[in-house]
Amino acid sequence: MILETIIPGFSILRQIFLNWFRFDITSLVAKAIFAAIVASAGQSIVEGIKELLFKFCFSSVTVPVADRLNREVLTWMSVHVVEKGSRHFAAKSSKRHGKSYHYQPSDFDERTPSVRYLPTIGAQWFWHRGRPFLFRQYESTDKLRNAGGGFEIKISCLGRNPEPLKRFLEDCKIFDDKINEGLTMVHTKGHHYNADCWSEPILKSSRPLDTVDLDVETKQDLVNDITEYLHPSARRSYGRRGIPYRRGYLFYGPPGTGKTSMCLALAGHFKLELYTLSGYGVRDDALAKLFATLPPKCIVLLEDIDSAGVTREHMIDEDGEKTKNQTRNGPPEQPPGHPNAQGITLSGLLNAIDGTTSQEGRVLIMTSNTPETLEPALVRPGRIDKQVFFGPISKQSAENLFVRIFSNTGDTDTGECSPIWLADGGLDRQELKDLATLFAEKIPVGTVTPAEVQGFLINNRKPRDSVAKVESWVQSTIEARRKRALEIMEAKKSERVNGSAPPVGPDLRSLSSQFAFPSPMYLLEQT
Ligand SMILES: Nc1ncnc2c1ncn2[C@@H]1O[C@H](COP(=O)(O)OP(=O)(O)OP(=O)(O)O)[C@@H](O)[C@H]1O
Repeated sequence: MILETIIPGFSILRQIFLNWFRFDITSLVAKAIFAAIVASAGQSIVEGIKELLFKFCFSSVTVPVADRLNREVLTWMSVHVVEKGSRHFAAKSSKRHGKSYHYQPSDFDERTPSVRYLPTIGAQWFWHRGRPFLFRQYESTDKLRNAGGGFEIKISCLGRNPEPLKRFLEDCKIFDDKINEGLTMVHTKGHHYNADCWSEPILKSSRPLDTVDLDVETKQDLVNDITEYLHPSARRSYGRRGIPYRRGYLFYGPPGTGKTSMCLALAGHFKLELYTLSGYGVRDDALAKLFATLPPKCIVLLEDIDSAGVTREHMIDEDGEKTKNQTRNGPPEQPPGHPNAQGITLSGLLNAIDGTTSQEGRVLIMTSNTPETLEPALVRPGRIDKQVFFGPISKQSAENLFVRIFSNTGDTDTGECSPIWLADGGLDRQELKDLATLFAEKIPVGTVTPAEVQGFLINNRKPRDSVAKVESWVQSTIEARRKRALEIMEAKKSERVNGSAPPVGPDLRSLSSQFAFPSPMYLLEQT
C-alpha cells in the first residue's frame, strides 16, 4: 500500500514479476528505498556538519562582482596562484577582450603572448603569508549588480580571526596598484543582458599632464581646484555646509584642442578611474542607473554634450498646447524605432547629474564644441562650477609640441629615440629648441588646432623639413577649411530655401570671433 503511493503502478509491476518469475519484489524495493533515504539523509547530515565546522573554524569574506576589489583579487590570484602552476584554470585573450585584469604592462610589448590565465569557477586552495586560504568563485544571484558580468568571489581562511583576510585584500589592492602604475582605467558604456552598464575597464597608458598644452595659469588653476575638491577632508566640509559634494567642469572649444586628452591626463594625475559616455544611445532610466553605480571617487566624462540630442520633453507653448520633444541642441529628432528615438531628455540628464540617486564625490567633466547652444540649466553653477576654454594652438604650445615629438629620449629600452623620428639624423637639445621656436613663429596665432599641428608633424617626421613646410601647410589648411565652410553654408542656404532647415541652429558666432576659423553658421549669418 505504502509502496503503491511512492511508486504509482507498483502493484501491477509486482503482479507481473509474480506471474512471470514467481518472485515477490516487495521486500527488495522496500530495502532499496530505505537505503536511498538513509544515503540522502546521511549526505545532508555530512554537508550540515561540514558547513557548521567551516563556519566555526574559518573566517570568510565575499567580494561582490561589480566591485573594483573583485578585479584586484583576480589579478593577485592570476599572478600568484594560477600562473605558478594551477592545473585547472581559465584562459582569456587579454588584448582581444580588453578587460583590465587581463592586462599587465607587459601586454604592451608585442613579443609577449597575449593570453592571461585566471582562476576558474569553483574552489581553489592557496597559501598567503603562511596560511591556507580557500578561493571560491560563483555566479552572483544579484542580477542587477551583476549587470557587467563576472563572478562573485568568496575568500576563506583557517581561523576565527578575520584579520588575515583583511590583510590579504589589502595586499591584493597594493599589488594591483603596483602593476597598474602608469595606466589609467577607462570605462565606457557596455551592455549585459540587454541592460546598459559600465563596461569592464580598458587600461590606457596614463598621459602626463605636461603633454597637454593649455595656458599655464588655467591648467594650474584647474589642477588646484580638483586637488582641493579631492582633499580627504573636503567631503565632510561640504556636508557640514549642506553643499552636495560634487564638482562639475565644462571644457569647451573646437574639435582637436585637447579637451578629451586633458580628462585622461587628469584621471592619471589624480589616480582616478575615468567613466566616459559619448554617443548617448541611452534612455533616462539607464543614464540614472549608470550614474547611480559610479564609485565614490572617479571622473565622469560626458563627451560632446551638445550632440547628446538632449530634448525638452512636453514643453508648453504659448497657447497652452504641448509641443513634444522640442530640440534646443543636438541632432534632429530621430524617427520612432531609431535607437536614439527615446534618448535622454534634459530633465533625465539633470536628474542623473545631481538627482537624489546620483553618487557624490565624482568629478564631472562635460565637453562641448558649441557651449553657447547648451541649455542654461545644464551649465548653471552647482552643475558646472568652472568653464575652461581650449583654443587653437599658441606659440608656446606649438613649440612644446615640436620638442615633445622630436625629442630624443626614452622611446626604447636603451633610452634612444625610436628610428621613425630620426630621419634628420638626430638633433642636439639646443638645435631642437631653436628649430621649435622657428617652427612656432611660422604659425599665425589662432589658425590651427594642436591636433592639426600634431598630425602635420607626425606625417612629416623630419624636424627641419617640418619647419620648411609649415607655412604653406597652414595656408592650405586654412584654405581647405574655408572651402568646407562655404560648402556647408551653401547646403544650409538651400535647406532654408526648401524649408527643411532646423528652426534653431547652433550659434557659433562667439567661437568664430575667437578664431580665425570661419564657422559655417557665422558665414551663413553674414549673407
Ligand atoms: N592642447 C593639446 N595638447 C596636446 N595635445 C593635443 C592638444 N589638443 C589636441 N591634442 C592632440 O590632438 C588629438 C585630439 O585631441 P583631443 O581628442 O583631446 O581633442 P578634443 O578637443 O577632445 O576634440 P573633440 O572636441 O573632437 O573631442 C590627440 O591626439 C591629442 O594628443
